[in-house]
Amino acid sequence: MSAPALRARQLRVSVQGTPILHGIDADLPAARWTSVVGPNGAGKSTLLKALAGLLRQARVEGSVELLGQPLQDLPARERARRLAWLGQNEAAADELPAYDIAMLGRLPHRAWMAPPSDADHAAVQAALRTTQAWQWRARPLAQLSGGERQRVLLARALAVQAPVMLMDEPLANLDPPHQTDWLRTVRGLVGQGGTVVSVLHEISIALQADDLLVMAGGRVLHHGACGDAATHAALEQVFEQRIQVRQIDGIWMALPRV
Ligand SMILES: Nc1ncnc2c1ncn2[C@@H]1O[C@H](COP(=O)(O)OP(=O)(O)OP(=O)(O)O)[C@@H](O)[C@H]1O
Repeated sequence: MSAPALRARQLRVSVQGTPILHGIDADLPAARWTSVVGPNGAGKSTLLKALAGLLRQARVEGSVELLGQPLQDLPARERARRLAWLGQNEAAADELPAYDIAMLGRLPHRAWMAPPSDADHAAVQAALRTTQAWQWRARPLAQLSGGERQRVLLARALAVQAPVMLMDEPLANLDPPHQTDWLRTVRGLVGQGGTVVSVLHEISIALQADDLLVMAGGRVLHHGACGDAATHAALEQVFEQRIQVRQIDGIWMALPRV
């Protein structure tokens, strides 16, 4: 297995005295897609934010390494080049046109006050086309539907062209064809050597990843390949045997146990 893109050691997070993550050790391998799954409140979003260094109001102990370097040693700009972020229900400047929103993803690459370069415009166009948001590039974010907005925010993250991409519930509001497109995009990124970590509630999509990190109660319950029987057992356990993992047409799926 390749060296980890992200390494967490004894990661503990508490907010206002309440412990949320209880000493997480995890190596998230490079050039692979890892899905983080678990019940509501398991600590998935908190883990993702801690890995991205985005927890400002929380007490964070332990260490995170990004591409072999301690996260806290990396200057903010360098961190932003290495790690792209798509948050859950993310606030954005709603009055800006979609194109300008996607261009925000290029900020880590641009000199202070410099206009966007040809490379910046090319990256933004490619990202908006990938998420099929190019046609609304002139429309303010506020005028877009939930799914259209999500595709613009995904384009902003893609435009960073970072080697590591963290996404919290990236499929929110996306219809099934665009969920499939997202899956293809992720596979493409990983095929080119990128690393993707996604928090997903759509377990059948999460099972298409390379690896699954199963969380419960602020701890990692299981971390293994998506095709492993032990991973499927951990999934069924963490969701109280209310789902069952089955293979249909060669694809692992989570079905409700009714
Ligand atoms: N700022 C905060 N203050 C207090 N408690 C918090 C805060 N943020 C998160 N928590 C608590 O930490 C726990 C983990 O939250 P987190 O958002 O990481 O869970 P999650 O697994 O992503 O959940 P979901 O699937 O519902 O999105 C939850 O019980 C939540 O209520």
